[in-house]
Amino acid sequence: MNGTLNNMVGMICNVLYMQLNNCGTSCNLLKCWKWDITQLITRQLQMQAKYAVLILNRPITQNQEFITSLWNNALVRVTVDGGTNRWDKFLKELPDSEQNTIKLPDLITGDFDSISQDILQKYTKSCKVVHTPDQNYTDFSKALMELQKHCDQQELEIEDVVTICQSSGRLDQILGNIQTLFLAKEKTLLRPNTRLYIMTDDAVSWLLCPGHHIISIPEPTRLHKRAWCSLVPIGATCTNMTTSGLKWNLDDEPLRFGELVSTSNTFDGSEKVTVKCSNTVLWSMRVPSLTDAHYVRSESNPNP
Ligand SMILES: Nc1ncnc2c1ncn2[C@@H]1O[C@H](COP(=O)(O)OP(=O)(O)OP(=O)(O)O)[C@@H](O)[C@H]1O
Ligand SMILES: Cc1ncc(C[n+]2csc(CCO)c2C)c(N)n1
Repeated sequence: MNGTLNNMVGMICNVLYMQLNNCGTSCNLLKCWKWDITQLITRQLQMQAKYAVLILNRPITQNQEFITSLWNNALVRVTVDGGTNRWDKFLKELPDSEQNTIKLPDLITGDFDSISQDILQKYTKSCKVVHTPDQNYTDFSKALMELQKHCDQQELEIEDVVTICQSSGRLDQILGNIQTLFLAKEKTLLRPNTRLYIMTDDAVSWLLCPGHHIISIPEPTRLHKRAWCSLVPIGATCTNMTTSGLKWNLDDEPLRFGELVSTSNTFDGSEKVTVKCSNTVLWSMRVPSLTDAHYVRSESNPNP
């Protein structure tokens, strides 16, 4: 009896889920997500987007104009521990005339084992500083918790969180950052519908949960000769994956370390990639315009 009741409740929940999330395409039975990062990488569109930007402790290597525009157009700006030193260095390398057009961080967090005392003092005067000493979570994870608190206090609704963090130096930290992507979902560090991205030099990564995903491929990515993308089953086998829009597609196949992991994949020229997956996987793709010196300018003025 209990089993039947549970099944019925499950069916009703699924129907509600479908109605809430049906994206009007082929995904009638699975939760469907549409991903389009164009707003986040195009200066004019950034002004309409509701996002937060987080700077972690790695060199900031993207195009200066891109980073300053992403920063100034954000609803919330956060630097995390040693990320504050990196931000200060980035600012000092800007032309003098630009330095005072850059907004201050809204929030500085961390256990403060990496930020220099000078920088901490400099920003404490004008920014909200939150010390997060807990040694069971990384400063990135704790920064997301503080970001959500800040948004709740200020009644700010953010749809996307863009984390700037080059993948270099320490493999454990890189894996720790992926763990934070999982924690953000599983422990709801952020609101369930908030999208969380990690932006490395010229690539963007995020988690695809079990379900159906439609990923818009930005034009600079599609047109790039050495475009790449990857689908990596982190932590657990993805027992079934089906894709379209890739050079090497999967057809209801398992992805597992020791068997098949889709690295160095690329696109077939389609505007969208679709992914149907039974388990969470890490999606990454090259976005060459993040480091391209001309992209942001040519976006705002087609005839520079
Ligand atoms: N080598 C690295 N590769 C990738 N991410 C990094 C690396 N170093 C630091 N980070 C990220 O920057 C965040 C802030 O770094 P922080 O300045 O606190 O350095 P840390 O003390 O080594 O990091 P944590 O305190 O989180 O262990 C970290 O939580 C992590 O997410
Ligand atoms: C099982 C286990 N492994 C490692 C750490 C250490 N650690 C993990 S996150 C973090 C914070 C760094 O700012 C530290 C020190 C722990 N606590 N528990």
